[in-house]
Amino acid sequence: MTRSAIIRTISHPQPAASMLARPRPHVRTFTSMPRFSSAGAEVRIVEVGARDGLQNEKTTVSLDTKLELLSRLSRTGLRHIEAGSFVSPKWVPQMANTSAILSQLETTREKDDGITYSYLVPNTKGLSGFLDGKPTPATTGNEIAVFASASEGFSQKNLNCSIVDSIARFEPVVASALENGYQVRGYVSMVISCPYSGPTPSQAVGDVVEKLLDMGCYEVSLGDTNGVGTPGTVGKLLKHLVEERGIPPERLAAHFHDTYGQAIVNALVALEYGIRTFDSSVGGLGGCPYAKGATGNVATEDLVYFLEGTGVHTGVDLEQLVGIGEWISKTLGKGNGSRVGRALASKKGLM
Ligand SMILES: CC(C)(COP(=O)([O-])OP(=O)([O-])OC[C@H]1O[C@@H](n2cnc3c(N)ncnc32)[C@H](O)[C@@H]1OP(=O)([O-])[O-])[C@@H](O)C(=O)NCCC(=O)NCCSC(=O)C[C@@](C)(O)CC(=O)[O-]
Repeated sequence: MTRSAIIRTISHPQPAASMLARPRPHVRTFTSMPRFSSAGAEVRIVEVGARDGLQNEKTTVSLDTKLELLSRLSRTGLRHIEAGSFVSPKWVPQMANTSAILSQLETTREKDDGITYSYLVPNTKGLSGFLDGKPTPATTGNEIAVFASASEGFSQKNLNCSIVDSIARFEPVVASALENGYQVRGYVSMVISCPYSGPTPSQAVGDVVEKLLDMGCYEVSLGDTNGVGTPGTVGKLLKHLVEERGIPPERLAAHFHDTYGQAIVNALVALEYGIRTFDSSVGGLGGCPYAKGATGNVATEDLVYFLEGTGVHTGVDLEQLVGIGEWISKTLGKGNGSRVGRALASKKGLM
């Protein structure tokens, strides 16, 4: 071979004839995925920073800081904000002041502000705590969320009971909340894989999603709690739920943690499957006390930047979010977990 032929071969390597002829089953195509058109698409963002984001903080976050965070978030255009959890303070001490948060928000929020504040409730005791605060019902106002797991291992760690027992526990909670005029959201955790039980079969996720919807949850949020999902595994799950089981995508939400940096690309897959509700936390705050190593939710700043850049309307003011992400990260003494937040803050000289 001449010298120039060798150089040509190195810079433009030619595939061996045998490789061209051979089918390549390992090369996946996404042609079977429904096509997403961004034209006129709108999404709803559920901001979970004040709950999922703070529940795992090692040092106590003061009531004032939480209220300031919620107040700032309420002025960004976000319409759905998780404010706390009525769970056992022995299990999750960081959420111990949720009653005070509810009562403060009820006193200070503007009437008809169009914001729904949501609270996690694991059992009837938690529901009593929520109802004692006499929260304003209605479609916007206040609501609760019950949270189950698709994996037995995580159910035991997180709720101290089996999946079946947790569902039985939620039934009276959901029925009573609905009777009292409050909507109920559902969560399913570990939808891709669980550190205690291994990979989660899509069937197991579908079974729990259907139980929660049948019970009366208006939507179920799919939690990739430890952020291990990829477009391949998330796509497989959504294909099962939406195409094979026929669960309407409007009844599903995507709750992606960003541990492996896959959350945004997974959100694109969810959009392709018709999902229009996404959970996220400002500054990428968060982690789950019972999912070791899991980092925060996808940052709201990253999600808004991605969605708006894709032509999807969020109604959320990115600039304000960036300021909040910087403020809360500094207040908690940690780095800002949002790439978009860091980039825009340094451009504006906020860092
Ligand atoms: C479910 C329980 C309560 C069972 O906990 P248990 O210990 O099995 O329950 P218990 O009934 O034996 O009660 C134990 C003690 O807790 C009290 N208690 C009992 N219930 C409540 C309540 N609601 N509020 C306040 N206190 C409560 C109860 O009164 C008792 O107090 P004691 O008599 O010993 O003084 C416990 O396991 C618990 O609180 N777990 C919550 C765990 C949690 O909050 N995890 C994080 C949220 S889930 C998550 O982050 C995932 C998600 C949603 O973001 C989606 C995703 O990413 O996948």
